[in-house]
Amino acid sequence: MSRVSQPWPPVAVEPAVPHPKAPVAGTELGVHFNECFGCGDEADAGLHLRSTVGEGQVVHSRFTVTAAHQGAPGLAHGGLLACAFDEALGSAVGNLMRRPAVTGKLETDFRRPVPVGSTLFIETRLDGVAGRKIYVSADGHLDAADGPIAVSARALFIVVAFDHFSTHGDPEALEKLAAQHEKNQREREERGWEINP
Ligand SMILES: CCCCCCCC/C=C\CCCCCCCC(=O)SCCNC(=O)CCNC(=O)[C@H](O)C(C)(C)COP(=O)(O)OP(=O)(O)OC[C@H]1O[C@@H](n2cnc3c(N)ncnc32)[C@H](O)[C@@H]1OP(=O)(O)O
Repeated sequence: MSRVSQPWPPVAVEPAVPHPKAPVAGTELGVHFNECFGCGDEADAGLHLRSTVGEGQVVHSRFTVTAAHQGAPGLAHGGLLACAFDEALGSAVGNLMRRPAVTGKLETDFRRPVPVGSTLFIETRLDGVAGRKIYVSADGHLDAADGPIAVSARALFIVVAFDHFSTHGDPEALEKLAAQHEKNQREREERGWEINP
């Protein structure tokens, strides 16, 4: 069976231009919501994914596979790997574009097994924008930033109004998320002062 996928992005796009206030290269992105399964500190069995802004329109994320993430014995569950990519791709969209967006479509190619104890180094890039549609893709390298690619993903995020989250989600949790976002911003600014007094 051929592994050749459809052209990407699948429609004509404009370049994805990061927001003028997007965090600069080298910035460690904080947890966006403590209870998030992808990155939250309070999600015990979660992925605890951590991300740093790279050069260009790139975000680097890391995630270590634990026994809580198994499908087959000793191997990461494929759906869980897809979750890690949803988080990494969403983090790149949210932090670089600074627009509220949700995953509309997520496609994954599983190329190598990912054992418990290994770390995936996920490199996400912004591929383009067409109206409310933001196209992103990522490669997950096994155990090193230049390790073999174990999983690749492509996704379409759709920009939504903020009331998407208050209408369909939990308004109280949304307040926590906003507070966390402000805390992250403050901490970054404080770190910025230390570097550039
Ligand atoms: C100041 C800001 C600061 C921000 C700072 C942020 C810091 C940190 C940030 C962030 C970290 C976040 C990390 C989290 C990562 C995880 C993310 C998730 O898991 S999200 C949960 C899973 N996804 C859902 O629950 C969506 C459920 N679906 C929906 O709600 C709707 O279907 C929605 C909103 C996606 C679209 O509905 P409609 O009614 O608004 O719009 P329609 O017209 O249907 O679609 C718009 C365009 O998109 C295309 N489209 C939509 N879905 C498509 C699909 N599946 N495939 C292809 N095209 C699709 C349509 O064909 C249309 O295209 P045409 O404009 O006509 O060209």
